Amino acid sequence: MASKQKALDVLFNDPSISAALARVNVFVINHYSGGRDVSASLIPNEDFSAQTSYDPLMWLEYVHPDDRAETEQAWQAIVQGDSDVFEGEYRFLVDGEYRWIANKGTVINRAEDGTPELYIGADRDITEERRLRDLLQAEKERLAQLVIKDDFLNIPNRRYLETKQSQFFIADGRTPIAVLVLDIDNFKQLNTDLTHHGGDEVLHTFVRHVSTCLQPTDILARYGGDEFVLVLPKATLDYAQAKAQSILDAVNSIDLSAMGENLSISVSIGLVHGLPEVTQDFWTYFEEADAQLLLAKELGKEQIQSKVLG
Ligand SMILES: Nc1nc2c(ncn2[C@@H]2O[C@H](COP(=O)(O)OP(=O)(O)OP(=O)(O)O)[C@@H](O)[C@H]2O)c(=O)[nH]1
Repeated sequence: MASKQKALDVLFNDPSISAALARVNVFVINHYSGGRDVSASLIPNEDFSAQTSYDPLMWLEYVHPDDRAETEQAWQAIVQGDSDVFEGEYRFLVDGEYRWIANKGTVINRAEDGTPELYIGADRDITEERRLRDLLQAEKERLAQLVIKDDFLNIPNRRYLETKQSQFFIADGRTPIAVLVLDIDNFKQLNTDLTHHGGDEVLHTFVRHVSTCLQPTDILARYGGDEFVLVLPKATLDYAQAKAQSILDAVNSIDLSAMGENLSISVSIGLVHGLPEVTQDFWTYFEEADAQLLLAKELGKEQIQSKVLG
């Protein structure tokens, strides 16, 4: 104990040792009776350093109010002897501005009543690191959105259907769903009449008109080319059939006369409705709806073919 105290006296009385430790972000809290000190560290600002006595909870006043409760809880565990190791990330007021600090430390020695006498820790300014981490996270989220979106038509794409089906396909045998596959009729011919660029414009117009028939919970995705999938989570059969009819009508009402003479557009729709079982997945429904679409095409296009899955 005496030699420990002596070592601490050297540490606190020799500013070069304390400063050297501070250079590698290490600080020491000496709480032995008679020596209530905190060695130099990155944390203390001028105001903090001017404190003449050491209060083990005082530094928490410098922690950002939003981070304080969590930080205080972790620090109280140290003070009360529930834990010897402290670890936290929080914003700390340093010379008038909040900086993000990562702080980790451990109690080296406790008094008989359990209060910490000697604590050694390391703190590090991670403001820039956090900024870069947040930027990276935002960029990751942006890329994740891009991957599941058709950036030409600005609606979800096939990958969305593949990766997000757990969000809309509930296979518990009692939650209804309708899956519709929509395909523009004779689009190849429209492309020929209007050029590929004109065909692109028609695709945009098609999506705009279909979208006027949708509720926020309806999911319209581009499967590829001129084929689209419409998922109606929790829809009744009546709702799904009425929706399909309204889309058929909305597409029929598209006026292409400004683009050329005798041009018209229609859509064929395959519709499947049911209560998915655990043995089924979204693609079970998609394939059935696609088969219904094929039937609609074979029967003359511009129509809806439906099937209820048992
Ligand atoms: N303009 C344009 N055309 C596309 C795009 N993607 C696919 N296509 C074309 O869309 C056409 C799709 O034709 P199909 O669906 O196979 O045939 P269809 O003429 O629509 O005939 P049915 O489906 O039987 O009514 C093809 O000619 C593709 O080249 C796109 O992004 N823009």
